[in-house]
Order: sequence, then C-alpha cells, then structure tokens
Amino acid sequence: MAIDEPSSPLPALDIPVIDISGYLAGDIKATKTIALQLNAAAQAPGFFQIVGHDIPADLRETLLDRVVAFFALPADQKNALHRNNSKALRGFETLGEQQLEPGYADVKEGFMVGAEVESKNARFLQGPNQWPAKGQGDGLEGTFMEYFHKMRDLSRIMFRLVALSLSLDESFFDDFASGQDSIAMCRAHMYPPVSLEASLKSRGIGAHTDFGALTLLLQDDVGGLEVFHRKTETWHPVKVVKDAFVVNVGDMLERWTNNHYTSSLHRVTSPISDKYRYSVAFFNEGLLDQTIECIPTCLADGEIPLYEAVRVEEHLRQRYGSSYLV
Ligand SMILES: O=C(O)CCC(=O)C(=O)O
Ligand SMILES: [Fe+2]
Repeated sequence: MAIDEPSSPLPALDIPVIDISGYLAGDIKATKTIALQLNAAAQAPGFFQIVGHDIPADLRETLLDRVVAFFALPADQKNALHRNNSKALRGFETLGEQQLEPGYADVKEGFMVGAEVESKNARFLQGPNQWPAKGQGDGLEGTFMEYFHKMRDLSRIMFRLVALSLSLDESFFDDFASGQDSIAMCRAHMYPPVSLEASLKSRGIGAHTDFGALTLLLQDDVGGLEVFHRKTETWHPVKVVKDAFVVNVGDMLERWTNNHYTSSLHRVTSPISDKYRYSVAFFNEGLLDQTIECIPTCLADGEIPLYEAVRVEEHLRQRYGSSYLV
C-alpha cells in the first residue's frame, strides 16, 4: 500500500503502555523492567505511551482548555502573533502553512512556544515567545510555561530511561535534554473537522518523522494519530489512553543509535465528526553544537556507523527549513 492511501481499519499496532512510576519511586527492579520495555518499543514500532509520570492531570486539562480558547480567538488576534514575526518559529501558524508530506498541506493550526530567550542572546530556534494581548486568551502564558518547564523535567527522566535502555550511564543525555542551552519546542495543534470525502484527500498533519530526538505528545480523546508499520506498510491508529503521553523516537535518536531505535512515519487524519482535535507536542531538539554520532553501545562487532556525524544545528536547520511552505 502506498503511503498516501486512506487510513485502514486495521486493529491498533502494538504500541505498549509503559508505567514509569517504579523508576520515579527509585525501584531498581521496576527500573530494569521499564528499560527493557522501552528498548523493545523504541526498536519497533518506535512509539509507546507512558503513564505513572508526574505531570498533574489538572495542569494537562487546564492547558488543553486554554489551547481550545486560544484557537477560538478571532483570526486577526491569532494572526497578530504569526510566527513570521519571530526569528525562532514562535507563535501562530494557520491552515496549510506547513507541509510534511508532499502534496498535502497540513489542515491544522499551530502555536509554538519554547524557553524564553532575549533576542540579543538568541541562536537558531531560541528567542522570545509571542503571547496574546491582555483580555485575549488570558491564562495561556502562565499555564503553557508551567507545562513547558514540567515537560522539560519529564524529558530528563525519559532520556535517563533511554540511556539505561542502551546500557549507557544514566546521565548520558542530561546536557542534551535539560542543559542550560538545550532547545525544546512545544507546539499546540488544532485540527478542524472535514467532510469524509475531504478527509481522503487531505491530512491533519502529513506523514513525517520527527526531527528531534524524542517527542512527548499530549492528545485529547478525539483520536486520529496513526503510525506507519514498515514491515506490513500499513497505517495503525494510536489509541487514546487516559492520562498517557504518546512518546516517539525522532530522527536524531535513530541516527544516534545507528537505526537501532526507529523514527517511524506518523500522521494525523482530520476528524470527520463535528469535533475539533487538540494536541500539544513537546519536541526535544537538544544542544545546537552537539555532534550526533553513533553511540558505541549501538555498534555490534563488525557493524559500521550508517551515518556521518552531524551537528544538531545543521540537522535542524535543514529539517525545519524544508517543512514550511511560506
Ligand atoms: O497532533 C498529533 O497527534 C501529532 C503531531 C505531530 O506529529 C507533530 O507535531 O510532529
Ligand atoms: Fe510528529
């Protein structure tokens, strides 16, 4: 099946749900099990979900509520925060601006946020955020930034588990994931419903792999996220699991692990009910000057690295640059 064919009604691919509470509680036996589960899931399908994390339910719910309210603002108020005003891709983007799959401009709106960095000190993807004016989308900034900082902490935890899963020192990815200059981008999405007919010819977000190392996704209960299974060349829905984050391996981690871990194609089909779908993705992009090259524990005897070493900034400039239409 070609990758642009409509979604199939196949049963969900085995995308395991991993409970990380044992690691947070310092349980050594549970940590070993979690690392093994993560190792298996990161190889195939490159997607899993986590529960037992410490991001409070009321924060997740409040963020989604505020995101819904933001996307409901009049177009001129959202356009005043357009990402074209920002050197760091921060702010609003409207329907059709990003194209991740050739031939399909995404039918989504987005709102990108990151760590606040003053313009004069900013490098690629660093800079100030753009927030709605007073009286418009009140509370978004406080909730989004609280969420962003908590997700950074969760990322450090997830990368520690990734390190353990690769038999590395637990702190191997600490600087990459949570050092002072480490870059993380967090984008809220709104996917409007389309007719059944239109849904077959469009994408909420076109098929793509994520550019960074690891993505942590908060989704509402509408569904529509699908993962491509390379072996059978079929698309499979990612089930909505209460309180879970969907976690997926991105291109940098695939490259770092010499393809041991898999950065899988995924996409979102537009809702065809009358419901809008909302999600918030947290992307770990890492340190701009870091070099990504094959991790020694990922090279068995007789194997050779499949990729040349690449600087994170070079990789990100190339991937972000080619994904925007305007
Ligand atoms: O909204 C989603 O469920 C997925 C979004 C996504 O894949 C992305 O932003 O890279
Ligand atoms: Fe993605």
